[in-house]
Amino acid sequence: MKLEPRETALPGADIASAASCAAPVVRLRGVGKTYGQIHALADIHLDVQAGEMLAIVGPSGSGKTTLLNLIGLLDKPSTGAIEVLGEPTACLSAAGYARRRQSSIGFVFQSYNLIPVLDALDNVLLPLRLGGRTSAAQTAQARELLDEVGLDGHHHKRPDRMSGGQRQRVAIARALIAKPSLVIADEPTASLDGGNVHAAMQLFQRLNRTHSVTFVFSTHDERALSYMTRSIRLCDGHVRDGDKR
Ligand SMILES: Nc1ncnc2c1ncn2[C@@H]1O[C@H](COP(=O)(O)OP(=O)(O)OP(=O)(O)O)[C@@H](O)[C@H]1O
Repeated sequence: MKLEPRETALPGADIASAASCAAPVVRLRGVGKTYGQIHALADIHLDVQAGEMLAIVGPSGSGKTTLLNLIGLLDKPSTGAIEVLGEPTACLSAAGYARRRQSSIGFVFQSYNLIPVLDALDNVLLPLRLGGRTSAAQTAQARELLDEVGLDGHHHKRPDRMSGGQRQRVAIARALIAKPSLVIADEPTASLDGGNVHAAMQLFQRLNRTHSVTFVFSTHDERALSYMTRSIRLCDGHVRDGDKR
């Protein structure tokens, strides 16, 4: 794995190194983001390699969510260049950004963003339904994913009948249904208690290996870091030294 300067490899980096010859899943060069007078991010250089589980850590207000939004093509940078799967994004229209997002990137939001009136299966199928009708094969795939994340027997439960950990698992299955190359998870352990933190991270790690999906997380949670292949630390919108746990 090619480490960028100012970053630190973590246990498990061997998994990512095997895939490091290919173009990065995401490449940022000199990326900055300003909101009016606020410089949320400045001069970010980052390659996310296929197979990585990368943590973005840093204090509140350091720019973690802003960086996730740029990596996930939810927002455009003010300066610098972003490539996704080797393709520059600078010239993409809003529709082009959305298409690239839908085809390549899955999201696990902190509040899970499940639709309350839909059961687990229909929540997982939602990203496919937004693009048209779903096939029997896709429904079977959604069922398999729900089983894989430990929700066999819960396919027809609505979110309000599930625990927080179960809701998160539905959100993880939904993030994977369109077979993305990259999944972005914002503070995935923030609402979980101790046992569930490790269960969730073990699940992410298993999916990272079995589905060959690259994960980028933002986290404040030290317990989650041992599952990562790498972390970068943000401070006032700049990448500082890697994590020195
Ligand atoms: N839409 C916005 N408009 C104006 N300022 C913003 C906006 N989004 C973020 N900021 C500012 O950019 C900086 C970085 O915010 P960001 O949310 O990325 O930090 P963070 O590290 O994710 O924080 P937290 O851990 O509290 O979620 C902060 O100063 C924040 O106030």
